[in-house]
Amino acid sequence: MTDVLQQLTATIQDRIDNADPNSSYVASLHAKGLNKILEKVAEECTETLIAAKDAAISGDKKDLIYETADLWFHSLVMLSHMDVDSQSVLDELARRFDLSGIAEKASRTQHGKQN
Ligand SMILES: N=c1c2ncn([C@@H]3O[C@H](COP(=O)(O)OP(=O)(O)OP(=O)(O)O)[C@@H](O)[C@H]3O)c2ncn1[C@@H]1O[C@H](COP(=O)(O)O)[C@@H](O)[C@H]1O
Repeated sequence: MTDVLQQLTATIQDRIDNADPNSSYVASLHAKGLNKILEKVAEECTETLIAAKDAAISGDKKDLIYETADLWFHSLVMLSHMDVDSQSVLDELARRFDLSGIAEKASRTQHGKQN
């Protein structure tokens, strides 16, 4: 699975570095800047939530998969625009493998963080 994320990350970085905004969607988003990219992430997030609600009613999960792909893709564009390697996110998820979410939340509270 991570091969796909790594390959897509490499493609996105290549488009940011080398592509013409007139012929590359990624280059066009990068050229429009962070606000436009964040607008797209928010839009895709909303569409994913609606697809999940619809799937819960209809049982058809096709749109949920499609919208989640859009959300992940635009999140990768955001990370690349911010010079964050998606591998760092995978590393953070891997770091959490042996950590229960409930234990992690308790340790946050212990350290005075309430988020
Ligand atoms: N995975 C994707 C991908 N997923 C979604 N999209 C685009 O994301 C956009 C989604 O926006 P919307 O659905 O909101 O459509 P829209 O209304 O046209 O968008 P706006 O006008 O509102 O910006 C569409 O243009 C999709 O084509 C993607 N565009 C590119 N990729 C990957 O990125 C690579 C590089 O793409 P280019 O930069 O275009 O060469 C491609 O080879 C793919 O692997």
